[in-house]
Amino acid sequence: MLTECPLPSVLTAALSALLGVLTLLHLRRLWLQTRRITLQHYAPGPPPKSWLAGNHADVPEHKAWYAYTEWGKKYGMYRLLSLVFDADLAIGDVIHIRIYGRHYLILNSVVAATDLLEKRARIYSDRPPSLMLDIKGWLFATGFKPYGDSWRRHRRLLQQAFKLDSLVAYRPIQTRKVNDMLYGILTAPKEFTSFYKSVSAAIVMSVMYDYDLAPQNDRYVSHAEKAMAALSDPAFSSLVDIIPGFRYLPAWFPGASFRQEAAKIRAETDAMLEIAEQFVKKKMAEGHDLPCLMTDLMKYCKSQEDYDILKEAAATGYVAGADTTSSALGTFFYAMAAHPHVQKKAQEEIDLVVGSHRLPHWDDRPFMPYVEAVFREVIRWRAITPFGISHCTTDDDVYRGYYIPKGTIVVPNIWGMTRDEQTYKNPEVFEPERFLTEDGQLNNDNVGYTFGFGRRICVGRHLASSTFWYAMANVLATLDIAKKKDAMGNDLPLEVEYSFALVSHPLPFDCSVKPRSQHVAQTILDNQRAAAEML
Ligand code: HEM
Repeated sequence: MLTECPLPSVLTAALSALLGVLTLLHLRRLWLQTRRITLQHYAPGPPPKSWLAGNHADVPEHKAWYAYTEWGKKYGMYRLLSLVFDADLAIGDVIHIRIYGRHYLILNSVVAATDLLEKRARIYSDRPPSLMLDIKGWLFATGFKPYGDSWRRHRRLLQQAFKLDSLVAYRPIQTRKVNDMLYGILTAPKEFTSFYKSVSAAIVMSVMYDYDLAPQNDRYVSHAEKAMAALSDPAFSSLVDIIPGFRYLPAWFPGASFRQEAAKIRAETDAMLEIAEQFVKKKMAEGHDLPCLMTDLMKYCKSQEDYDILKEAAATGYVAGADTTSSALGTFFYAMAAHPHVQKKAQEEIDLVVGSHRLPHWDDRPFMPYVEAVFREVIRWRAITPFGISHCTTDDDVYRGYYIPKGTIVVPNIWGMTRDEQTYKNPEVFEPERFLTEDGQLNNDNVGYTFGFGRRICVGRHLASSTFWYAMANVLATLDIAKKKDAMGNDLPLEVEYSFALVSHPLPFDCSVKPRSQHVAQTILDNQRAAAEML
């Protein structure tokens, strides 16, 4: 007969004791911080509900950006003024909360975000440390790297690849992939979601690795999607970040099941990093000269470290670029189906500038202000990264008289900025005209804040802008998007829900997509045939 082994219970007792000690030490640190907190003058915000957890219970688990925007109205610095003068000044663009001893500063206006994240970039360019992201293998990504040497090297490399002048070189890839998308939608209109979703991913993979994504079930995409589950919590405030000692608990320990989940994600992240690299190495060994960033830069790598930086920065391109641009395209399809008068006006402008013998090209962009206004309104109406990516301070600071301690997590509430009623009247309404002057010219608001701020501003913003604009203009030129109809020919209602991860995108929805004419359908087919012959 088997005797029961006492080891697990001894281990559990020892680990419980260790955990008890770690928790006590942590509580002591929190107590000291809380004492300091009460002596300082922080920005306004909701009063903490508990001594230990602070505002933890105030922050909704999902879509917290709504709550942050509301707090701005409730606790804003102008609140008092608005009560005294009965004026509409209740804007709180700087809000402070505390969660388990961590300070958070929420920035609800472009002015405050620019003042701090750009003008004081020297001390506002770090990222919050996240043990959970580390365990899941995500600290390879440029966007999550601490403000230091490794980040600088990543940034230099990506900036070089995606600066405005470098983009002309990617146009043939963008043209081919956008035509693939139009051809896909033309031949299988019901699948329009999968085609708009894959176009940005296909462009980034081609630019980075000369890797042609499979239309469906691509191995790289499958690993990347699973790895990106790590980013489903935009605040990255897991238990292990609150009590770092939890990191060392074995997965079987009560409350430590997150380790199994984290291990699975890490395996997917590692696989994602490996696949593209192996693809490039194999092709090179076979004697192919791949025209892509990875092979261009590989020849300058002098050490394993150089090579690792290149490999990580290239992989960041996919994770940062694919989902974001496809979210914009998803919102564009939704907005056009829901607002046929906007679609018609944009199509009329394109027809006027481009004519009917060709499709829109980048050089047409400056001559189509209304299409540009649609572009801006799409990225304002449904923020792609509602929280941006949090920054973190590396020194104490004071802003408008408020104390901001070193280590504060600074959250640019981009969603809140898109809802600023001083700038955007009726912000919920989809209205491209808000970006036009009375004589039909574009105003100065290019919604650049959707790409973040300061030294950490999105490195792929020019590529994203040109891919999205080109795809959007070509869809408008060739397809009619509309709501589905019932048997009586009436429009069916269209309400689209959005996901609430770091990148928020429209959940699958249905609409009708048809070619505008037989002539444009033929142009798409001809372009596709010509591209196939060139391969
Ligand atoms: C519409 C599409 C996109 C949007 C809305 C977007 C938005 C953002 C935002 C808000 C940030 C954080 C900035 C900050 O910390 O203040 C960011 C960072 C970043 N983005 Fe984008 N992005 C898009 C497309 C792309 C593309 C296509 C690429 C690359 C191919 C890219 C690469 C990056 C990288 C590498 C970072 C990290 C920068 C750093 O931490 O230094 N993004 N992006």
